[in-house]
Amino acid sequence: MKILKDILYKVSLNATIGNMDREISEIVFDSRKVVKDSVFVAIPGTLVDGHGFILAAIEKGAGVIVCEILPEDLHPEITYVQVISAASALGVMAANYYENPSSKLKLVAVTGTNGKTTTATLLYQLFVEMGYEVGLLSTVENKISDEVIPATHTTPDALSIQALLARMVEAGCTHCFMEASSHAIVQGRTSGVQLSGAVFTNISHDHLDYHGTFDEYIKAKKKLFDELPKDSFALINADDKRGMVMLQNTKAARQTFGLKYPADFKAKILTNALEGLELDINGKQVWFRMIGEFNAYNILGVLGTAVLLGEDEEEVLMQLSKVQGAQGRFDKISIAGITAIVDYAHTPDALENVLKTIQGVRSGGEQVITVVGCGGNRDKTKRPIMARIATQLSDKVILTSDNPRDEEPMQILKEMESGVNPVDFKKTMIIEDRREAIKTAGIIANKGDIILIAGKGHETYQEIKGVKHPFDDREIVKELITLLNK
Ligand SMILES: CC(=O)N[C@H]1[C@@H](OP(=O)(O)OP(=O)(O)OC[C@H]2O[C@@H](n3ccc(=O)[nH]c3=O)[C@H](O)[C@@H]2O)O[C@H](CO)[C@@H](O)[C@@H]1O[C@H](C)C(=O)N[C@@H](C)C(=O)N[C@H](CCC(=O)O)C(=O)O
Ligand SMILES: Nc1ncnc2c1ncn2[C@@H]1O[C@H](COP(=O)(O)OP(=O)(O)OP(=O)(O)O)[C@@H](O)[C@H]1O
Ligand SMILES: N[C@H](CCC[C@H](N)C(=O)O)C(=O)O
Ligand SMILES: [Mg+2]
Repeated sequence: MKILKDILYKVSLNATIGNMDREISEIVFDSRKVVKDSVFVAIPGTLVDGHGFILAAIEKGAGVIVCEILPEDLHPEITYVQVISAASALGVMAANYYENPSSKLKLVAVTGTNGKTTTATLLYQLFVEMGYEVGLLSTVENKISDEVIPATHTTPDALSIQALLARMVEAGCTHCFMEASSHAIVQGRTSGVQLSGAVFTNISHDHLDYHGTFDEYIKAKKKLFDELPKDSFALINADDKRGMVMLQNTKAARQTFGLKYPADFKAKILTNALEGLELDINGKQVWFRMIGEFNAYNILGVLGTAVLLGEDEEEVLMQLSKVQGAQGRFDKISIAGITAIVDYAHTPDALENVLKTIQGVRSGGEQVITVVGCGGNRDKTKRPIMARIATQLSDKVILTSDNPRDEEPMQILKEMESGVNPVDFKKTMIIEDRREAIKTAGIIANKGDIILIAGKGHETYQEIKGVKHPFDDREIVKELITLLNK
């Protein structure tokens, strides 16, 4: 059992009513999960306001209510804690409840539109290679050393973050690398973590449905850097137009990486091939398994982070050249002379980068066939842009479904099609069923051709109207190309 006033340490309080020395069992922010003597934190959400569930929480046995607005009718046996921001309070309370696990290991957060999973996973793999026990919080999976804990979000909720960090500390982890999504930063999911550093990969078009404007999206990312402590580092991509903005108000040590502009961690691309990347870093020539210029940036972010955490650059480069990166990112599957590439590119910038990389490494006469869709219940404005990019940079394009969620799949596809230039209509097909779309790409491909299957990467489901149907691009591509027996 914990004492309420201890878990409120460092929480910005407005008012308290009732016994602050009472024992509490758990902290919850969903009334449906309330247990006896728990603390219910009422959070104003995106869909509903948690304040509307205060009574339900009390009826289920909550002993303490943490809220921004006090209810009119107060129960004499309940303790009420009024805070400025319930979401931020949740993070700080969770950190206190789990005895501040992030102060017991080196925790680095990675933010940016693209490259978070890749960077965090490379860091995890690198530090494992270097002999450490490491934790990872990522879109693909959460890890405590070798143990895999399935991920539901890119960044877990504030309570889960602290619970996972506590388990990492218990398992002897000395480092943890985590993704910080813009949703998570705005929602205060990261508010209780003590960071040793943060990395900014890049920012481009995404999530405007949630943030409203690009400026708000930039502000969300910047908040992570604004809140870094003095003894940490802020490592940013100097070649990204918004990189320096991230550093404007930070107290952390400012560090940069890049390929073009002057930077603390710099590289030159010597070879960019389907086999990997050869980089010149401080006069050392090193091969890496990752492909494409964008991965040169990810590698530099990883190198910079490791060096800033006190690792030796030579050793880092040696170990980094061995690692593979995250699954579902530029996964090559070669079957019967056709190269299929499964990639999680689900933003305009990522799609453009991957297609430009493919164009850059192709040997000549082969066709590039792209299969791509856009998610439902997500930023609609990226749909026509992604379809235009796909058609401009491919020989044939099949527009298809990618987690339509609650939307009509054909409506999403029409919105995508509206971005295609009329001259590109003849190379564009619409096939709503993703399995059929991949199959068709297999049928029209000839030996030597490259098929890019974009948007889902590691995902193992297709979400349609609230149901997640098993679906894995990598499995389907293997099945179908074998079936076609080319
Ligand atoms: C839009 C969004 O991000 N919503 C997230 C947010 O939920 P919310 O606060 O909006 O929830 P809400 O339904 O409005 O409810 C408000 C409050 O009332 C409570 N409630 C609700 C019902 C009830 O009966 N009782 C009750 O107490 C809820 O627990 C909540 O505390 O906080 C929840 C807990 O952390 C998240 O699970 C939820 O993620 C939803 C499911 C989601 O799909 N999020 C995606 C968009 C997301 O976060 N994606 C990013 C990655 C994006 C990227 O960078 O690519 C991620 O980090 O995964
Ligand atoms: N540094 C980068 N710059 C631009 N594009 C990138 C970069 N790294 C990866 N990509 C592209 O973006 C896709 C997604 O990469 P990754 O999963 O690492 O990003 P993410 O930021 O974790 O995405 P999410 O927001 O969904 O968690 C990759 O499959 C690749 O196509
Ligand atoms: N983290 C991203 C993932 C998008 C992946 C794509 N397959 C989709 O479902 O839109 C999001 O939640 O917007
Ligand atoms: Mg990710």
